[in-house]
Amino acid sequence: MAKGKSEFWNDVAPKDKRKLSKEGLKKAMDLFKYTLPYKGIFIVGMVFLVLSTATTMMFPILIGEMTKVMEGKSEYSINQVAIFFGAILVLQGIFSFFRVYFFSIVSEKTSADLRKKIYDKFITTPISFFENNRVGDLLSRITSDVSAFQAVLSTTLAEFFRQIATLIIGIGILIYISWKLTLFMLATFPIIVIAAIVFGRYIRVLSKKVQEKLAEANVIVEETLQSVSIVKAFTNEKLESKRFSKTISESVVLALKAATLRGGFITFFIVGLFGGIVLVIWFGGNLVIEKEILIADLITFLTLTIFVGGSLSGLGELYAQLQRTIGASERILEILEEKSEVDLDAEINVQKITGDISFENIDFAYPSRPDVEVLKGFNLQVAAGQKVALVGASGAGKSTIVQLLMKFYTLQSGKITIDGKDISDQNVTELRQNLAIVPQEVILFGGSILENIAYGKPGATLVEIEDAAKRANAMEFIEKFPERFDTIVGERGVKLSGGQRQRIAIARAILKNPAILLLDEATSALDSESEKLVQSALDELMKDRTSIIIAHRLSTIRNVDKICVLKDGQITESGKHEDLILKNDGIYANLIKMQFENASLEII
Ligand SMILES: Nc1ncnc2c1ncn2[C@@H]1O[C@H](COP(=O)(O)OP(=O)(O)OP(=O)(O)O)[C@@H](O)[C@H]1O
Repeated sequence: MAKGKSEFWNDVAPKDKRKLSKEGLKKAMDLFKYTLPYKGIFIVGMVFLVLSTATTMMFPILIGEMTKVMEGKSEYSINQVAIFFGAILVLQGIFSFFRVYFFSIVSEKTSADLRKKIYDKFITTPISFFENNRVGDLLSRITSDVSAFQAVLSTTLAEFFRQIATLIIGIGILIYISWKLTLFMLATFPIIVIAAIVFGRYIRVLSKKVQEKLAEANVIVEETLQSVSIVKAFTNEKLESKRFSKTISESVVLALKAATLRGGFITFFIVGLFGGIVLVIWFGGNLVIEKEILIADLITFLTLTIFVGGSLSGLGELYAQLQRTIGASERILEILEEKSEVDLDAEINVQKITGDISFENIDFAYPSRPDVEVLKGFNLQVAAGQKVALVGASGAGKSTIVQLLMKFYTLQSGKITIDGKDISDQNVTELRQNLAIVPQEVILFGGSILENIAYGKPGATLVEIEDAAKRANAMEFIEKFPERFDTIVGERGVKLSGGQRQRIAIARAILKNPAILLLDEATSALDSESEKLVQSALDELMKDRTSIIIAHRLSTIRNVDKICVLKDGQITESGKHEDLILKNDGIYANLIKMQFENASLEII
C-alpha cells in the first residue's frame, strides 16, 4: 500500500491530460504496431510476467502455511516450508529479472524505431512544416513523448496485467478461504482505497499550483536580475520587491492549503486503511472463534487483502499514465502522418541538366501568410550559363524566388521550368541535386572543416575536397590552422570568421558541382579584403554555371549578363548594368547613385 500512496504524487501535466476516449485509445493502439517486430520477445516477457505474478501470489499462502505449522495443523515441518519459501523467493527474483529484461528490449527497440521514424519525418517534411511548428515542441515529441510511450511498453502494460491478475487470482483465493469474509472485505476495503485515490489526486492538483506559483516567483527573480540596471535606472526596487513578495505570499497560502489536505490525507489513510484492516481482523476473528476458519487462513487473508488493495490503487495510477500516453501518442501520430517530400528509400538517378530556367506568370503567397501576395505575375528567363542578378528593396521577394526554385513551397499559379521541364512534376531530391546555394549567413555543422566541405558531396575523396578548398580561396586560412582540415569549426561554425565560413560554403558548392548556382547576398557584411577573396572564389564557382545572384552591393554585379530590379512582386527593370544606369529616373540608376553617395560619405 505504501507504494500506492507515493504514486499519488505523480502528476499529469494539464497539456497531457486526455480523456480515455475510444478514439484516443485507438490512436495509442496505432502506435503499438511498432512493437510488432518484437512480438516474440514480448510474449516471452509476458510468460515471465505471469510466472512472477504467480510466485508473488504464493507469498500469502506460504505465510499462512507457516502459521499452520505453528498451530500444529500442517503436514509439513517449519523447515520444509521455509526452504520452499526460499525457493519461491529465488524463483520470483529470477522471473522478475527476465520480465524486466525482456520488456526493456521491446520498449527500448520500439522507441528507438519510433524516434528514427520521427526524425526521418522531420527531415523529409517540407519547409512550411517548420514555419508552423516550434523547434522546441518538435524536440519534445522525439524525446518526452516517445519516453511516455516507452514507459507504457516497459512498465505500464506489464503492471496493468500484473494488477489485473493479482486482483482476479487474489479475490479467487480470498473467496476460497472464506466467502463471508471476502464479501465483508469487498464492502469496506475498495471504498477506502478508491477514496484515497481521489483524495490523493486532489492534493496533487494543489501541489502543482504551488509549484506554478513558485515558478512565477522565479521568473520575477530571473527577469529583474537580468535587467537589474533597468530596475535601478527606473528606481523600481520597491515595486519589484512588492511584486516578488506578493507572489511568494500567495505560494505560501497555497502550500499551507495543500499541507492541511496532506495532513488530512495521512489521517484518513491511517484511520481508514488501518481501520479497514482492523474491521477485517474483527470480522475474521469472529469467524476463527466460531471455528469457521483457521488463524492461518486469516493471516493469508489479510496479506492477500493488502496485495489486492495495492493492485487497486496501482490501477488508479495506471489510468493517469494512460492519459499521459494518449496525449503523447496523439502528438507522435500527428508527426508521423505529415506528408514527406523526400522518399529516403527511393533510388534517385540524377540526370545532368544544362540549366535553362524559366519562371512563368508566378503568383505566390507564403502558406503562413496567404493574404500577402509576394509575387504577382512574375516572369524571368535565365538561359543556361547566364548570370542574372536580382536587386530590389528589402522584402521585395528576391529570396522568395530562390526558395521557389528550390521547390521549398508550392506555387499558387504559374510554373517554373528547368530545361523546359515543369519542376512541380519533378522529384525534389533530383531537382535539388542540380542546385547549390551559398547563403548570406553560412551556418556550418559543428564538426571539422573537412566534414563541412564534404557535405556538398558525401563520400568525396580528400583530393577532391582539397581541390574545392583551393578553388574557393579557403586553402589560405585552412593551412594556417595547425590541424588543417581537421580543425573543428565550433557549434554552427562560430570558431571561424564570416568570410572563412563563406569560403567553406563556396568550397562545398564547388564540390557539389551543380548546373545551377544560387547566391544569396553572399558578399555582404564582409570587409573589403575578405570580400575580394570571397568574390574571386565566387567568380571561380560561377564559371560555366547558370547563376542567380541576390545582391545588395551593386558593385559586385556589374559584369553579370542581366540585372533584374524587383518591385511589388514583379520585375520592373532588366538589362545590363551599362544600359540600366542610363535610364532616366530608373530604380537601378537611383540605387547606384545612392550607394555611390553613401560610399563617398564613408570615405569623407
Ligand atoms: N517564410 C515566410 N512566411 C511568410 N512570409 C514570408 C516568409 N519569408 C518571407 N516572407 C515575406 O515575403 C516577402 C518577401 O521576402 P523575401 O525574403 O523574399 O524578400 P527579399 O527581397 O529577399 O528581402 P531581403 O533583401 O531583406 O532579404 C517579405 O514581405 C517577407 O516578410
